[in-house]
Amino acid sequence: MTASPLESPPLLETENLVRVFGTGENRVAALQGLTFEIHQGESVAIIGKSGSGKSTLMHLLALLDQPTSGVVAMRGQVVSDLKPKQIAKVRNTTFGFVFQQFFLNAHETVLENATLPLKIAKVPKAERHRQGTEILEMLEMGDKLKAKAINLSGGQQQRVSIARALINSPEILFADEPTGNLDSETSAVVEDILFGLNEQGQTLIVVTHDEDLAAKCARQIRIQDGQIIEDSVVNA
Ligand SMILES: Nc1ncnc2c1ncn2[C@@H]1O[C@H](COP(=O)(O)OP(=O)(O)OP(=O)(O)O)[C@@H](O)[C@H]1O
Repeated sequence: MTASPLESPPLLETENLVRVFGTGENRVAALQGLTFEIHQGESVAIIGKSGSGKSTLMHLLALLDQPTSGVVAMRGQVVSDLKPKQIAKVRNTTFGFVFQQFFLNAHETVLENATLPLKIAKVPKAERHRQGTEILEMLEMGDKLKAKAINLSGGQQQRVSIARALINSPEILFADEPTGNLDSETSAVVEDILFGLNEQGQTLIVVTHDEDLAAKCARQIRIQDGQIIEDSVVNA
């Protein structure tokens, strides 16, 4: 894709993105031609009812799946032009993920859980601990470094999963129903963390069916039956 010489290309862009599952009578056109751009520093809610195509879109944007047709590009680089190894590298260094179900290792410590991506990247232990402690302190989990994940509250577990998502300094933080398992008070704490990060420049893409959470994002992309029915900037 091309950008004007004066502008850097968007962080992420899609052109006529289509994803079809199955064939014959089992055929489902989950995404039916989506075109949009996401720029660095935005907070974007991808919102829609169950089955509208949100997760399918997130998987394509996060390079976890490939479109049936159409294009995903990162900073102007068409993703389908990359080799699988390059895609894996981009994914591991560019994205952080926060999910509704936390996905922590219950019997490992807070520090071990938060620094798992560094372990996978073969960062030495002392450096892992230094970086993990720094990020966990930022998220007010500094007094729980050695606690087992299983002994944490839901809000604390989500903060550990946010630490793990941030540990590689990702360009884009994807949050898929990040407060779906939390009570309203704890949700507010987690939202404050996510939007605080966005205010500091972190690009944030939130996938949700929660209108209140979506309204806290500066931009809402609303999906229905695999199509964008609204793309609006509300809080700018
Ligand atoms: N692997 C798959 N195989 C077949 N159909 C699929 C697959 N993944 C998704 N679909 C279908 O594609 C459509 C969109 O699903 P998707 O999971 O993207 O929706 P969603 O908006 O994320 O829903 P939810 O909020 O319930 O997670 C649905 O009709 C779904 O059944």
